[in-house]
Amino acid sequence: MTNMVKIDIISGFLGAGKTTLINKLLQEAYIGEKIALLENEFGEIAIDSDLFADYDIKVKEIANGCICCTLQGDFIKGIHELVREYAPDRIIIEPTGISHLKDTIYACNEAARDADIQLNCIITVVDAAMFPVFMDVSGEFYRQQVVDGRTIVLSAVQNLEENDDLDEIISGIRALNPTAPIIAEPYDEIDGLELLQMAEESGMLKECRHDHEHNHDHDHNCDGDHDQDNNQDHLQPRQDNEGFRSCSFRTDKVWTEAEISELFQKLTESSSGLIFRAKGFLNTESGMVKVNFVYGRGEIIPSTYTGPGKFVIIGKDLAETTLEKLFPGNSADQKLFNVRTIRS
Ligand SMILES: Nc1nc2c(ncn2[C@@H]2O[C@H](COP(=O)(O)OP(=O)(O)OP(=O)(O)O)[C@@H](O)[C@H]2O)c(=O)[nH]1
Repeated sequence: MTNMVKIDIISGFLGAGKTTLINKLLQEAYIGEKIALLENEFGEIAIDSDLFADYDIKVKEIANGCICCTLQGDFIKGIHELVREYAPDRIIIEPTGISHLKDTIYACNEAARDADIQLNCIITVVDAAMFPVFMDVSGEFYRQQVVDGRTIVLSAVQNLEENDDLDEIISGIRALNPTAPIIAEPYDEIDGLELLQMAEESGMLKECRHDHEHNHDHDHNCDGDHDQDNNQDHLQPRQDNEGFRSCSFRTDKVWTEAEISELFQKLTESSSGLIFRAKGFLNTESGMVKVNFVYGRGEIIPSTYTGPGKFVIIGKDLAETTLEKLFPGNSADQKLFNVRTIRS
């Protein structure tokens, strides 16, 4: 009998810390396993898959949309291809931050009809400090990701300010999801293997809470027990990304640190739109850097990435013309400069 391929879903809102957690699990928990990673990104330029170039794993990306609407077919096909061509022990799935977790679960169960795979962990990563803010400003799928997670992992706990109350944050999460274990240790202080084992234990629970009210017009179980109407409903493209848009840029400009800080400042200004997430690789005098921006918080990290500069901005009411001006293209090769907005 063939061994079942385990599927670990690492979900969470934009910038929650999914990629950071996957890195930790690769280094501390998935040792010795043959791992495949399925990356689903909302913007039309993929960024995250380049972050895993140093690992001996198979990375497949599904960009320019999300699993929960137009890409279910691509996603299911992607899982089947990984199983058939790579035969991994485990597939890690990182859905876009603006997707409905239950739809990713549904798509996995659909994929399981024709492949020896089994859902193993369903983790939702929640940035501890941002929880109260994002509950207010982000949208329904933020709440639903917390509701549907089988394990909640709090990220950036060490970044909490003195006046942030961790107990209050945990109670807020508990109110949405009364049963999932909540792991609230700073990433540095918890062993990845221990974290995985906890997530696997709660992932194994058959009980599934998909009977709550939500803004889909259907209910379903985790076990793939869907009637025909529900299938129809899910497999139709849905226009429900709640007004989120993305702009993607390629630029070969050489940036100074001061210019990147200025970029962060511009991304924070309301004249640019409501920007939740921006990320990319930019060239600087001292080499490529990975640039992370999460709702006003910016970070620059040296990177071994060697491709062209690229940058994705995700938010609502994006002022495209203003944003376009922040990414001057190289006049020697205008083709590298590219701006698009996708339809959600
Ligand atoms: N210090 C610290 N920083 C974190 C932690 N988790 C995430 N971050 C930072 O938050 C930013 C976003 O982290 P990612 O892991 O890229 O988040 P993501 O959920 O994959 O983001 P998307 O690309 O939007 O899917 C980065 O600047 C990280 O360094 C954490 O536990 N501790």
